[in-house]
Parts: sequence; structure tokens; C-alpha cells
Amino acid sequence: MTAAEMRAAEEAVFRRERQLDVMERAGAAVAREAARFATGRPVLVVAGPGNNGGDAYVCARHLRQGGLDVSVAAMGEPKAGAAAEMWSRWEGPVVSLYEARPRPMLVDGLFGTGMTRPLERGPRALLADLVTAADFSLSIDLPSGLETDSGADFGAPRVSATLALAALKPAHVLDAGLERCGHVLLADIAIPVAAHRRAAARPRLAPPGAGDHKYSRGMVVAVECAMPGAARLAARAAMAGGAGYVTLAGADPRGGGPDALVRTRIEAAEDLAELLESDRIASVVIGPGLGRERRSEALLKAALACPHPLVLDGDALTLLGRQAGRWLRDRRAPTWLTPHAGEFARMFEGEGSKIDRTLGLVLETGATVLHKGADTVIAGTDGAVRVLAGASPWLSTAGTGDVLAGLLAAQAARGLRGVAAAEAAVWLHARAASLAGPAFAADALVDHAAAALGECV
Ligand SMILES: NC(=O)C1=CN([C@@H]2O[C@H](COP(=O)(O)OP(=O)(O)OC[C@H]3O[C@@H](n4cnc5c(N)ncnc54)[C@H](OP(=O)(O)O)[C@@H]3O)[C@@H](O)[C@H]2O)[C@@H](O)CC1
Ligand SMILES: Nc1ncnc2c1ncn2[C@@H]1O[C@H](COP(=O)(O)OP(=O)(O)O)[C@@H](O)[C@H]1O
Ligand SMILES: [K+]
Repeated sequence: MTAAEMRAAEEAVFRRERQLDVMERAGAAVAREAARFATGRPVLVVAGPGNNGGDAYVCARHLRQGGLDVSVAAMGEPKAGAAAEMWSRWEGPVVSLYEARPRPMLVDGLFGTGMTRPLERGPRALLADLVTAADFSLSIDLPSGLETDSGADFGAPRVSATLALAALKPAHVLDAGLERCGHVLLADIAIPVAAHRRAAARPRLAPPGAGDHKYSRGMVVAVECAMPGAARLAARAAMAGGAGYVTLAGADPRGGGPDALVRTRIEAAEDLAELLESDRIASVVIGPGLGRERRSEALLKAALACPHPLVLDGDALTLLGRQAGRWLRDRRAPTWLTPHAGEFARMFEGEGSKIDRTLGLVLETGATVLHKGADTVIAGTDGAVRVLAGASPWLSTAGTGDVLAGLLAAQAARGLRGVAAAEAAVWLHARAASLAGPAFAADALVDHAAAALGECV
């Protein structure tokens, strides 16, 4: 939830409950986690002037009542409201942040969702030093110094763990927030949340039944052109992702690949158009290794004209560029775009967070967009958003995007649509990467996709 949505959810609760009681609950939740991590060590609680600081004073009180040695350092006294009341309920001394001495356990309650501008150099350096000197640091709601709605860096330290209150905010999963939050924990503080943006979750996929055959499970066509290896990776991933039948359409009928991979020879774009007339086809993937030549462009146009669900990746996206909206808006069959940051920038220039910009491209094209990266954002035409953060950074190797495109084509072929298909694909991709361990090549990623799928049926 964004800062504004969070405030609205809080306001709704405050209509039937005092803000003080909600803050007591939040502070108590933080204290529970802090005590768990402190394991008896001395604690320094740093508190800011707003409600994040209010939570911090509550936390400090609970930790001290629990028998821990607690000191509190403040940056600006709370002026009014619940935070000021919590400050007065803390009976110990409060030193200025500038006088704070590091302690083994640090609780960071300087700023949360109210951070509106970058932290100044002084407090930023002080906080960073205190975090570095601590054995363990726990941030309340957000590491102090992140823009809540985008995850942009406002000078936040990298802490050991962050306890998100009531709901995850975009900063927990996007941009600089990805690395600054450490382990992200979520506290239920009885503020009801209804979010149409969620973390990507493991899909539940139906295994084939007695009535299934290779066509009913979905036939995928992958289009091969300039770099055959890339299209082959996508085709193999479609097989591993559960498609019943995968055809690689290309100029060389004897190119490599597993025996189960069917090859269809296409010379010109007309051949592809003719192939794509078959109503046995359940989805098409084009773009991995497509190239940017005349022939590539002609093949892309044939694919765009087909009546089947279509996954557009790699060079297909670069070829569409700023014209993506014009080419796609009238397409009737489901379409997915899977840009990485560079391809995205070639198609669309938007403002705001990665979520906002991804939704912007959805609006522009009418397609489901899977915007890749360490913070993968999926957005659909109904406004639904899924974010997958924390996938293995070993995915940053050539060809893993081709594998994702193939996995997505397989989900489209099994009948999944929109965000659900993309969510299933990124989950399988991330899980396969985690099963593959360190330093894998994209080929090995494919080899683990079936095991990932096994966890979903
Ligand atoms: N409402 C509730 O009961 C509940 C709230 N909850 C908690 O409240 C948190 C949100 O609280 P919040 O809205 O008070 O904002 P918060 O993050 O404390 O900071 C605001 C202060 O910081 C200041 N400031 C901003 N940027 C600055 C900068 N760069 N450098 C210096 N100052 C800067 C800003 O000043 P101003 O911008 O007005 O100058 C203002 O004084 C939320 O994260 C959660 O922890 C939960 O417990 C649930 C119950
Ligand atoms: N540092 C990272 N952490 C997690 N996932 C990453 C990281 N870097 C890349 N990825 C993922 O790896 C894949 C790379 O795709 P892409 O850039 O299209 O590669 P290629 O074009 O070589 O296939 C995407 O799914 C992306 O989300
Ligand atoms: K904080």
C-alpha cells in the first residue's frame, strides 16, 4: 500500500478506535520482534519527530519493562498528538541523536511513511554509523530514508531487518528498498488492508488429467530468427513449463534442440502467417533472438496479426519501440510484454515508481506487462499488480529472460490469462533459479523449471 492508502486505512480505524491504542499495538509488535533479535543485548532506540518515532517510544518502554537495557536517542521532539503522548510515557532519558552511542541492538524509528524528502547529510551519517556499529538493526515500518511509494533512496541505511506495519509498502520491494530493508517481516496490527497490489505468490496449477492429450495441454509456437539459441531456450522452457506440444518455427529445420521439440520450416513471413492460422495453437512467443532486420520485422508483423495469445519479448519489444501502443491497442487476443529496463525505456517514458510506469505501459498498449529486474513488476489491464522481489541475483546472466518468455508462453497455453499467467511464470522462474543454486547458465535454469512446476501441482 502507498503512504496515502496506508493513511486512509489508519483513518478508517481511528473512527472507532483511539490513535493511541493503534500506536500502542504497533509499538508492542515492534518490541516483540526487537526483543527476539536483541537476545538480552543492550538496545539503542532512535526516534524521530513523527508517528514512526511514536512507535519507537512505545517499543522502548516495552523493551525496558521486559528487562532489557534500553537507551533512547531522538531527532526532534514530537510536538503533538499520539507521538508526543508516547514520548511522555517513556520514563527514561532521551539524548540527542548527535550524542547517541552505538549499542549492539539498534531499533530505527526515525522516519517511516512520512518521509517526504531526502535525509540531510548529518542525520544520514549518524544513522549509518549507528547501524554499522550494531550487531543487528531493526527498522520500524521502513528503513529511515526511503521514499515509501517508489523505494527511491532518500539516504536509508542497510539494516538487518524491517518490520512492515499492517502492509508492505512499495519501498519494501522496489528499487533501493530491495537491498536496504534486509529481511522484511510483516506485523498484523489490526488495520484492515485491501490491496490490489500484492507480492507474487506460488501459483496453483492443475496437473494433466485422464482426458488430457498433447493439444489440450497447450501447443506453443516459438519463432526463431537471428539468434537461434535464444528461441530454443524459450521453446525448451515452454516444454518444461508444462506445454503439451512445442514447435520451433525457423529457417533451419535441422537446428539443435531436444528430440521432443518439433521444428517447422518457415522461410518468409507468409509461411509464419500460414502456420499461425492453425486453431490447434494455444500461444505464440516471439522476440528472443529475433534480431532487428527486415525479416525480423516481417515475422513480428505476422505474429501480431495472429488470433492467438502472444508473448512479446526481447527484440520484438525493441522493434515496437514507441509505436507499441499503436501496434497493440487493437489486438484482440491476449498479449504479454516482458521488457527489461532497457526495452521498457525504449517503449515508454513514464513518471513515478516502477509500478506506476508499468501501469502506464499497460494503459498505452492494453497488454499485460511483465517488467523484469531484481524487482519484477507485473501489471494487468484491470489494475492488478504483482511484484516479485528477492529472486536469485544469479539470474543476471544471458538467456534467463528467454527462459521466462517460454515459461510464460506455456502458462498462456494452459489457459491462464493476464496477470495470473505472468505471476505463475515469474514464480516458476524464480523458484527454478533458487533450485539451480549459484552460477548457473540459462540452460540449467530450464532443467530446474519442471521441479519448480512440481511444487505447484
Ligand atoms: N497514525 C498512526 O497512529 C500510526 C502510524 N504508524 C507509524 O507512523 C508512521 C508514519 O508516521 P508520520 O506520518 O507521522 O511520518 P514519519 O515517518 O514519522 O515522519 C514524519 C516526520 O518526519 C519529518 N520529515 C520528513 N522527511 C524528513 C527529512 N528528510 N528530514 C527531517 N524530517 C523529515 C516530517 O516533518 P515535515 O515533513 O512536516 O517537515 C514529520 O515531522 C508509519 O511509518 C508508522 O511507523 C503506525 O504505527 C500505525 C499507527
Ligand atoms: N540482480 C537480479 N536479481 C534477480 N533477478 C534478476 C537480476 N538480474 C536479472 N534478473 C532476472 O533475470 C532475467 C533476465 O532477463 P533479460 O534481461 O531479458 O535477459 P536475456 O535477454 O539475456 O534473456 C529477468 O527475469 C530478470 O528479472
Ligand atoms: K524507520
